[in-house]
Amino acid sequence: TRSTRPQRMLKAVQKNATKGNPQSVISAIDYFCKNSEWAMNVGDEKGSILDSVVTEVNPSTVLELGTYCGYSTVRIARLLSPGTKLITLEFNPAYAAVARQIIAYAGLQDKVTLVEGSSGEWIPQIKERFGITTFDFIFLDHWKDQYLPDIKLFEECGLLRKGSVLLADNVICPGAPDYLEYVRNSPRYESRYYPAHLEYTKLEDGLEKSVFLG
Ligand SMILES: Cc1ncnc2c1ncn2[C@@H]1O[C@H](/C=C/CNC(=O)c2cc(-c3ccc(F)cc3)cc(O)c2O)[C@@H](O)[C@H]1O
Ligand SMILES: [Mg+2]
Repeated sequence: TRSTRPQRMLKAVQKNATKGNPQSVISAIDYFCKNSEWAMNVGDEKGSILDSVVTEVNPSTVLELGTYCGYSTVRIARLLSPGTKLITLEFNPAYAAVARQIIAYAGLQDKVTLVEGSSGEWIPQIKERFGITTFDFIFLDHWKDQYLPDIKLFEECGLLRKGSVLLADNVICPGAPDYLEYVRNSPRYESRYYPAHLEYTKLEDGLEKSVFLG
């Protein structure tokens, strides 16, 4: 049967990137998406903003919602301090399988815990299963209608502390209007929009950074 787009993306990484070199994996995926097939990775423009926020926060505890093929997982993991691991949640086993291979090709498997399952099911278990009290940094890039229920779940589960940073992709395209309204109007968050473009296109999109105020 015909291969899937994530499988073709993995082949492009294995062909064009250097094993153990995260930057070459990032570049190979961006090249594939610009020249062969568009895919919903955060991309190079928004990815640079992601990099700058991760570097600024220098987090000890990190969560990503929506691994997909692992592009942003690699972008984040390559910037973490030695000994720091990130947890990434992905409920599609086929995507998770590709992501594991892309993360391993980048040599970052020891910095990543990929959990196969849904955020709604796993967020309430994180404290006990991973011994984490709160997250310093959370990247939201899963189904856009899940952003709002999941941020409320973080609050209910006590997973945020004063200063926790949440960064959400696609707040314009495809859009997460209910999430935006919540973080921009809640007195418990300080929010800022980073304008950019939808990955690999000229369409408007951007990232919303929200700091939990406690
Ligand atoms: C509750 C739960 N738990 C665990 N994993 C979960 C989960 N909900 C979804 N996932 C996983 O995360 C990824 C899903 C990502 C959804 N992202 C987008 O839909 C997206 C779309 C575009 C886009 C923009 C313009 C267009 F014309 C077409 C598409 C751009 C993007 O950047 C996107 O992120 C995918 O791997 C899915 O299995
Ligand atoms: Mg996205």
